[in-house]
Parts: sequence; structure tokens; C-alpha cells
Amino acid sequence: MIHPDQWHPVDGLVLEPNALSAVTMSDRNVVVSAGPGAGKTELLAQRADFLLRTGQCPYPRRILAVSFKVDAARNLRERVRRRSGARLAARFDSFTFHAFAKRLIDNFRPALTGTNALNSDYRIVDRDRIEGEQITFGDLVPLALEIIETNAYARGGIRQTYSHVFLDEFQDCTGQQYRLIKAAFGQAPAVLTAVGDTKQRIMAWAGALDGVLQTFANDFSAQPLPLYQNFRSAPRLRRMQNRMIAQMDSGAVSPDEELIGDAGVIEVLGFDTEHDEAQALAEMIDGWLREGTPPSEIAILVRQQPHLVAAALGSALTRCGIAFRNEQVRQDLTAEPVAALVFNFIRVIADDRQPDAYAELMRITNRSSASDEEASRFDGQLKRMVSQSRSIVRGSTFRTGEPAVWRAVVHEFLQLVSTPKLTALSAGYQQGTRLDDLIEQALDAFDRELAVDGDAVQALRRLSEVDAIRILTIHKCKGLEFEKVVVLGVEEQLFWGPPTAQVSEFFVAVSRAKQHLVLTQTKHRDRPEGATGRWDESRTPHQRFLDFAHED
Ligand SMILES: Nc1ncnc2c1ncn2[C@@H]1O[C@H](COP(=O)(O)OP(=O)(O)OP(=O)(O)O)[C@@H](O)[C@H]1O
Repeated sequence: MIHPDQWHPVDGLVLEPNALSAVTMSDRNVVVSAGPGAGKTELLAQRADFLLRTGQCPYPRRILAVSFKVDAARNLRERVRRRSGARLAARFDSFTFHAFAKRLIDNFRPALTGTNALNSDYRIVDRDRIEGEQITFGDLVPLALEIIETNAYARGGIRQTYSHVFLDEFQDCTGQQYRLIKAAFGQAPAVLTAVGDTKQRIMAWAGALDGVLQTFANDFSAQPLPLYQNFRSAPRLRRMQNRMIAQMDSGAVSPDEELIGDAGVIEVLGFDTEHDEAQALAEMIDGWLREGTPPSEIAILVRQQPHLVAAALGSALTRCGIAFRNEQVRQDLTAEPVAALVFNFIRVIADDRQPDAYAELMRITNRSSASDEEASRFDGQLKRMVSQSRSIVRGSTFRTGEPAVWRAVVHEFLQLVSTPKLTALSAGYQQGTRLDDLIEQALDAFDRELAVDGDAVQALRRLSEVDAIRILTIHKCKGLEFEKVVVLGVEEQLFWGPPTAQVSEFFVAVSRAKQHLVLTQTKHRDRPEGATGRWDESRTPHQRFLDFAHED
């Protein structure tokens, strides 16, 4: 443990004065408001390191960080683990609101009574729930709220556990989520740090509270600390963001002299049809990859329905042999250890060039062996199975594009690993049919990718975090950043709704780019297969948004 005076920002980062105050604040709640790329999430990671390393969050107490998206929660968790080490980071809980609520329900479920009472093996379903046995995602926060509001034991437990609470992207907090935070920590000694940007408020349609940063400052007597820098985007991109800020919140505009420089590229591309657009983008992305841009640094952002709007682009990328993940279709599966295990096994047997995948497979499957003897026996069995499965899938009779044959091989592998070992992979796997459901989802995801070109190795690349470029909605890209960002379809037909919400969404999309931003628009988009609702084939450029790209 070190004295607070001896602590320095991790990785040698220099923090602006307000950021340093927020990071090292000892006993006061704080609300940090700042624009994109100002380092709000980074500030939380630094604060976690400060609190854990200096003992301000003393053992066995913990830090709770609440984010809105699985990706964002995972990024923060990984940043803290990498910087502060696994031992200290074990006391850092980075959850989404839903995961935090579920944790409360799982720990204090008997506190739910009457029509809200739940069996221990309850399941989460999309809709049409059966009382006592099932709940929906939408029920998680209200049920957790009921527990915290009505049960002093649960309130005491949560307050005893957490000495510090972080709230990321807090501008999008809904009324119910806010009530949950207030009920859990309103009267508690826990120190809260909220960060957010009102210009990036994109969840108003889902009930995000207007002015929640100010409400929080009032209710929690939090000290407001604005930040002014943007560490993410090159100057040309920052000037575009600044032109948008001038319209959204004129008080937050940066002085011109801070944004001087030629670095950064913005391109506006117009096409006749989505096929022309797809071909040009696939060639452009192919060029970026050849120049050495890692696939994980390239994102295609679509305001909605990426599986339809980017369908032509998906086909063009496949023709060029570029792996992509369409995140609308693929759930956050790779974050699930059992799904990662299934994909890893397929990778090991289908692809020769994956020595790390084999080592990882051994490590994970052998983790919970009771003794050295058992571990070495299992090692031998696994090696034999991998070698047999390899010969099967490389044999001339193996129909490699056929999902059922892969399923059979995977099931045999899972049987060898055994249910107790699989259940031990994650705390939630004991519950109901969760483990089986996830295995099924992983296999379904693999089937879908296999259907694209019948190539198992390519299918796995598309499912991987590192090897594939990403196609995702603007909602999903919140808090993320990429070298190259394409905003696909800057058209009136895609950006509609209340003007303030639209411009915030466009702002979130544009501000994800570090170096290179491409905005596209087409005159015509054929109605794609699978489109059920309204679909306008004739398209109009969203000129007001495209104009932001032009320097005066
Ligand atoms: N003090 C700093 N010095 C140098 N780089 C920094 C600093 N703080 C943050 N960064 C880097 O700047 C980038 C943006 O930081 P971060 O994602 O924390 O911003 P943010 O305010 O949360 O952005 P947004 O609201 O747009 O999601 C990251 O790559 C981060 O590592």
C-alpha cells in the first residue's frame, strides 16, 4: 500500500487539474461532465487504481462501477485489471445496470414477496413471462429496486460491501436506474463519482432523465468538475465536433487556437445505390487493412437495423474476404466463458495456426481439476480428443459447411469436459438452464456465420473480437473508440425523430473516430430481404449533418 501523496497516474498519463481532483477526491461525491474523448472513463480507471493502491478503499471493501453497455463495463474492468493487477482488481466490480440488478436479485431473492416472489432457478425471458419462474430484462431494475427499498438487510449488505461507486455515461440514466442508485447509496457513507456528457444523451426515448447530472449534483451534494481536453480525435475531427457543439451547447465550445492542425481525415461519399456504396467501402477497408490498420480499429456505424442497412456491405466484405461482425445479429456472447470455450475448441480443431488457442483450451478446461493426477489424466484425454476431432473435420467425408456435424463434435468435447467443470466457469451457470442456453446460443451463432461462406475458420474470425471489423448501431458504440469510423447512411430516412436526439446520436457516432471519419449516403436503397416495416427506397442526404463535415 502507498501513501496518497506517493500515487501517480498509471501509465504516466498527465491529468488536467480537475481530473486529478476527481481521481484523488477522498470523501466528497463528484460529478464530472465533459465532451467526447475527455478521458472520463480513463478517469474512473485511474481512480480505481488510486483507491485500491492507497487503501482508501480498504480490504475487504469493494468498488462498484456501473455502466450501460456490456462492452463498456468489460473495457473498464480490463483496464483496471491490466493497470492495477489481478489481486487489487478482484475488488473492482464493473457491471452494467442490468448485471448489478441481477446480482442484487440473486443475493437477496427471498426479499421478493407476493406476485414478485421468484424461484431460485428463475429464468430471464424476452417476454410472456410465467409468474414466479420467469422475469424479463425490463423487470431486473424494478425488482432490484423493490429489494433495496423494502429490505433493510439488503440495503445494509450493499452499503457494507461498497465504499466507492462509479457511474459511467451517467447522462443516459433512467428514472428507475436513478432511484436504484439513490435507494442503495443515497444515505450511505459510500463516495460516488459520476461522469457523463449531456451532448451524448441518446437514451431519452428509453426514459433517460433530463438533467440527471444536475439532479445528481443536487441530491448527492456532488462537486461539479468539468474537463476540457479531447485526447481521442485528431484536430480536423475535433473541429467538426466543435461545429456541432456550437449548435448543441454553445457554452462548451473549445477556442479555435486549441484545435489547430492538419491531422485527421474526413470524407463525405455519395453513391447512387447501396451496391456502389458497398463495393467502394469494401475496397477502402481492404486498403486500410493492407496498410496495417488492425481490424478491431475499424467500425461501421449504422443508426438502426444494421442487419438490413448494411446487408449489401456485408456481402461485399465477404466477397473481399474481410471478416466482420454484425453486432445486431451476434449477442455479447464472446464475453461468456462457455461460449469462448466452444469457439476456442472449434478454432483448435479447424485451424492449424492457433497454438495459443490450444494452450488456452488446456488452461480453461483443466482449471478446476481436483488434483495433479486428475489434471494430467484429463490432459491426456483432451489431447486424444483434439487429435481425433482434427482428423474428423479434416477428413474427406466431413461436410464442413454443415452445422450439424460441427455440433456433434462440439457436444462430444463438452461431454469430456463434464458439466461440473463447465458450471464452474461462471457463477451464474448453476442457475436453471443458463449453461445449456448459452451453449445453444454459441452454436447458433457459429451456424449463422458458417452459413455465410461455409468456411469454419472465417466463421470464427467473424465471431472473434480481434480479427473482425465491427458493424454496430450508434447505441452500441457508446464509450468506444476506433482509428477509422464509417457512418453508413447519413440520410433523412435513417436519422429521424426529435431533432435534439438525432443530433446527439450523430455526435456520438462522429466522436468515436480517432483519425479517419467517413460519412456515406446513397440516392437509392433497395428494400432488403427480411425488411418488414417501412422502408423508403428513395433516399435524401441529411444535408444539415453532412455540412458539419465542411470547414468554413
Ligand atoms: N490524461 C490523458 N492523457 C492521455 N490520453 C488520455 C488521457 N485520458 C484519456 N486518454 C485517452 O483518450 C481516449 C479517450 O478517453 P476516454 O474513453 O476515457 O474518454 P471519454 O471521456 O470516456 O469519452 P466518450 O465520452 O467519448 O466515450 C482514450 O484512448 C484514453 O486512453
